[in-house]
Amino acid sequence: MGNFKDFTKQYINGEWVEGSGAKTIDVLNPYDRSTLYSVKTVTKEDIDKAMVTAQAAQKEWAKTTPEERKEVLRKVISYLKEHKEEIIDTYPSETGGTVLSANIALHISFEELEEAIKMADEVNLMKEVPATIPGKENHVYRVPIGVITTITPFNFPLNLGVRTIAPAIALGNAVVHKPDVATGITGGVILARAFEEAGLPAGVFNLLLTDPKTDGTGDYLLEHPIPRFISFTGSTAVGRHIGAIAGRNLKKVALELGGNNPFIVLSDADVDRAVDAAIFGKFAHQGQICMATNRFIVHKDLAEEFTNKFAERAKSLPYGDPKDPATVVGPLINERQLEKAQAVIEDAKNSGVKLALEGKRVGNVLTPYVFTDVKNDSVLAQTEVFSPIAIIIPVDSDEEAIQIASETEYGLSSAIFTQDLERAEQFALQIDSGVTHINDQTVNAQPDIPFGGNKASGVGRFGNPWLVEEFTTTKWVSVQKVNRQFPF
Ligand SMILES: NC(=O)C1=CN([C@@H]2O[C@H](COP(=O)(O)OP(=O)(O)OC[C@H]3O[C@@H](n4cnc5c(N)ncnc54)[C@H](O)[C@@H]3O)[C@@H](O)[C@H]2O)C=CC1
Ligand SMILES: CCCCCC(=O)O
Repeated sequence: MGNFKDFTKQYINGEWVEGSGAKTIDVLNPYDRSTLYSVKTVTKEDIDKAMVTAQAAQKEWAKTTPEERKEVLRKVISYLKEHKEEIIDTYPSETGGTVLSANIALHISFEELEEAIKMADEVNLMKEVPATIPGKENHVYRVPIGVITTITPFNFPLNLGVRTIAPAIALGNAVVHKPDVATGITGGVILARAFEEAGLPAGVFNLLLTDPKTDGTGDYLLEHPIPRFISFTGSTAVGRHIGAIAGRNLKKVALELGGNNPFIVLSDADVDRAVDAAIFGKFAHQGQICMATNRFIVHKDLAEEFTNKFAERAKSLPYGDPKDPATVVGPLINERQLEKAQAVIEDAKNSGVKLALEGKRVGNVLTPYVFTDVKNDSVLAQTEVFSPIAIIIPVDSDEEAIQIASETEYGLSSAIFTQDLERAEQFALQIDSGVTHINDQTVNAQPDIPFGGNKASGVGRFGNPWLVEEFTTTKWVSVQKVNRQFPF
């Protein structure tokens, strides 16, 4: 883990300081539950200091040129490249993600940073708009929004942090960032060190390693009056809570929440090609991805072949120590998530749902489970499992497959396998989700494509240029150049 462990503290106003909270959180290695490091949580005063310094620093940061902001982000890229081996070594120990996941996370982070560099040109611009009042000139400015609070989850902490923080800073804002404290290094310390080494002015980026649910600060971070925007990635339950607080405080939000993503295999699909994609879309990062496939909806004519081939492949996936490059299925992040997954399995088995592959718990790893002949209105099919549990739902027709794909409270990602691309595109537009991939699986990310969910999967879109609209605001300045005559 290199020297990142020396920085498992709060980063406020350009200084690494111990939290002044009464609680200490031990961060555990998800695979062997060894203690990696401990973090002293924050107090309301620590949060306040982060917010006040961010507000002051943002006023100066907003005056920088696009080139100055680009230069910092280029140096962040250089830092991550220089420390790639250290990051790859740290990643499995802290997140339980495999070496493959670590490389995917870094690759996506580089793409997000390159895209954020382009966004730096899109702020502090003035557009003249013809006036309807004689003698008036309209100047419309796009300006930074101010201080943005960013909150991210444990599953892909590095790139999920970068995808919101880098654009926010590129666009002249300041950030107070709270990653999941279980992944404090990959979710925040690495990026804070990169910004520090890149010479980002103190206070523009602040890091809070804490857990508001237990540190005694409650909703202080969310209710704080300084931030104008809360960017949240995490569960739908917490997203609803944050949305309510933001609404009451008239703050903008971006809410990237849960999913129940369907992977549809139509009657004319190439089953082998579908199984290849299905295995990745289900078991990447042991299913702990918001975009992971949650339901396989398969035409009945192909269901037996698909299920048998899928189960056979799932059974042979290497599982175990995420530091072993051969490992595909590593541990779940913690005991709570393991117990949630085991409860889903037990409930499904007790309800008589058929198992095509029975997995097992080996230490803190859950090996793949495959349930089949599942009904879409069952508790199992309506649950975001966020673990290596596959749910196969045979259907009588392609039309039924498309219909039930949207019969979930969520609407994030989806996939359709078929030989008829034109028909698939029409079907894709019928699915109530933010994303549909044809002849690919449900997990894809690209920084210049709108990414986000409908319904219980959230509000807003990541990606350039959608994030520019989210992380900036407008100012109308009119100049009356000729005396205006008024009606009274
Ligand atoms: N749509 C997307 O892009 C993604 C969505 N997710 C979703 O996140 C969930 C899994 O992650 P979890 O950690 O269980 O989610 P979670 O919602 O419990 O936690 C996410 C983050 O919110 C913080 N948090 C929780 N309560 C808070 C409060 N009252 N005030 C301030 N911060 C608070 C947590 O500390 C953590 O940093 C799944 O539902 C998954 O689908 C995960 C990754 C990406
Ligand atoms: C491979 C892409 C990972 C994104 C993490 C997520 O959205 O859950």
